[in-house]
Amino acid sequence: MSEMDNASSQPQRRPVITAVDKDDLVIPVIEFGPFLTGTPSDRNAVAASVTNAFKTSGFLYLRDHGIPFSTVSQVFESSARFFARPQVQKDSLGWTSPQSNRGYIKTGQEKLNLPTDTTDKDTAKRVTPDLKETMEIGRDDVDGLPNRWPDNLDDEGKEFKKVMQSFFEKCKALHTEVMRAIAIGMNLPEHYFDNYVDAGDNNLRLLHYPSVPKDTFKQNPGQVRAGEHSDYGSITLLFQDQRGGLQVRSPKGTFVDATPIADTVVVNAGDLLARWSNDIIKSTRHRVVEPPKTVEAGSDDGSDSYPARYSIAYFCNPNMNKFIEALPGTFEEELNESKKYPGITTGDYLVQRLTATI
Ligand SMILES: O=C(O)CCC(=O)C(=O)O
Ligand SMILES: [Fe+2]
Repeated sequence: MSEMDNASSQPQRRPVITAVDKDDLVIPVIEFGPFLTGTPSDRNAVAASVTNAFKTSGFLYLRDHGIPFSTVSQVFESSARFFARPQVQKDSLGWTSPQSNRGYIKTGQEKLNLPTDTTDKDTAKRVTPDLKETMEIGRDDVDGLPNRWPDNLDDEGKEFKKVMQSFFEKCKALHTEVMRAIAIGMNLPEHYFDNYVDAGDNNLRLLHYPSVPKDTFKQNPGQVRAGEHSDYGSITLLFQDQRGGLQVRSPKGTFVDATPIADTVVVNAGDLLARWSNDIIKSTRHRVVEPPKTVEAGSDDGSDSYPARYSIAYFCNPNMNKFIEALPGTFEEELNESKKYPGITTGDYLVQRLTATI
């Protein structure tokens, strides 16, 4: 990590630490506390740094983000216990449709960078499936779209539901705050996005990348843990363990390690936010590959397998029924063609995107 003083070029920004600085990809670590509890001038400074990161790399790490470390640890533990359940139990809670997007997805069911040709989809899933299983949790009060809770299985299932419901709300609140920072940074009223995101139409995805023989990657150079993709919604809050393997695409086209930093959350912009900002904000492609060859990551310890990796992605979206079109200030008012995309509702956009990967 290196110190980078942005103050000389942008007087309103604070000094920031960089998590990643390689091949023209710069990802800062930003202290979010001063935005949550600081003075108006603190808030403006943080908002400027956050928005600058979204406009350049599309990625940032937030520290002091208001979700306690103990809460995040509890969610990781609950997630690991869930994935350790017998396969039949997990299968009984299976994901059913893009409209619902709730439930368990087993290894091989989703491949994030599928070819668009449908005949190739199944072959690609069979040959190099994403080596992961996930549990998708949505807003808990939508008629006809129930979450697939394991609460009828046992007490641990009941506990899982409580832990995840509470975490869902904390992440929802952080989404609102980050959108306020973006509003300020884009010269919009601070609360501009509040009623675009208040429904909490978000998706909490628990991810488990099982332990895998190192040979799997040697034998098949195309093998990854999660294929290259961009996220779909407004922003993603990504909590990762210390295993490593997350990589972000640089402007040079290389993939650069986004090394885990304890007690931070990686935040990246999704495609719908990029579209909403008329491409001023970047939605950057990323993937998960075999862990980097460092002793700290526990991957070069002489064993034949890489350890399991767990992560938690909270995909934030505007409310499903909101119509998303270029934000004020991102296009020339008199020139309709300077809007790059037609408007679309969040719901239509997401169902389109999910249908393409499953
Ligand atoms: O597991 C990770 O670190 C990243 C997962 C991810 O990018 C996704 O599910 O969209
Ligand atoms: Fe992603």
